[in-house]
Amino acid sequence: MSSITVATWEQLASAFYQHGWVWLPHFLSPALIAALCDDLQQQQLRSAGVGRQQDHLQNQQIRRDQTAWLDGSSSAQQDYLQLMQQLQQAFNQRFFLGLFDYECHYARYQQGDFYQKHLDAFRGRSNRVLTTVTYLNTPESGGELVLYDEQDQLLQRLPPAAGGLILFESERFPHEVLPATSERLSIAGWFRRNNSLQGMVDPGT
Ligand SMILES: O=C(O)CCC(=O)C(=O)O
Ligand SMILES: [Fe+2]
Repeated sequence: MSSITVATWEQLASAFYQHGWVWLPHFLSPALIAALCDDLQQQQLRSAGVGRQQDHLQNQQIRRDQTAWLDGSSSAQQDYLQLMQQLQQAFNQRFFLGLFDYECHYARYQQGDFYQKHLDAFRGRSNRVLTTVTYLNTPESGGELVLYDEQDQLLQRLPPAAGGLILFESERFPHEVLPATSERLSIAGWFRRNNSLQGMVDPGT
């Protein structure tokens, strides 16, 4: 089980406060990375959907990864979810974000797989507040995460690295995954806020 020091939460929170996003290498311990990789191999990954009403063919133009939701049914998943719960508490204490829920899925990008530029949440239409992505392996090349600002200017090009965490405000930063040149493994997740959405459909995956 990874244990995160108070200093790490402080570092994470202050960078996030300044920029709305933060990259933290070595967020996951090598032991947790290994356990999650083993766990991922047990999962039935499926082609990811985008929204709920689009058809599969259309989705394939937008994203090609395969995903499986974490449900806490293994100790690796429980450890991961517990870590994210700590993150939730740390952020709620500092920012009063009212985060109440976290959902996440494993994602596997194989050679040529990508995810076109998108936002994870649309203002007023989703309760996704914070996006997290942690990486479970370090591909030699390809599969970079590219982050843009609100004016669509390039902010950062991040090569995925095992154990790293990227955290960003879901509504603010368009981003894309460039084509993978070899297997790329990650966990993408979203903290949600309970802002009354009666009758509205969450546009998430
Ligand atoms: O894997 C990544 O780096 C980002 C994935 C992503 O943008 C998503 O699943 O919404
Ligand atoms: Fe995304």
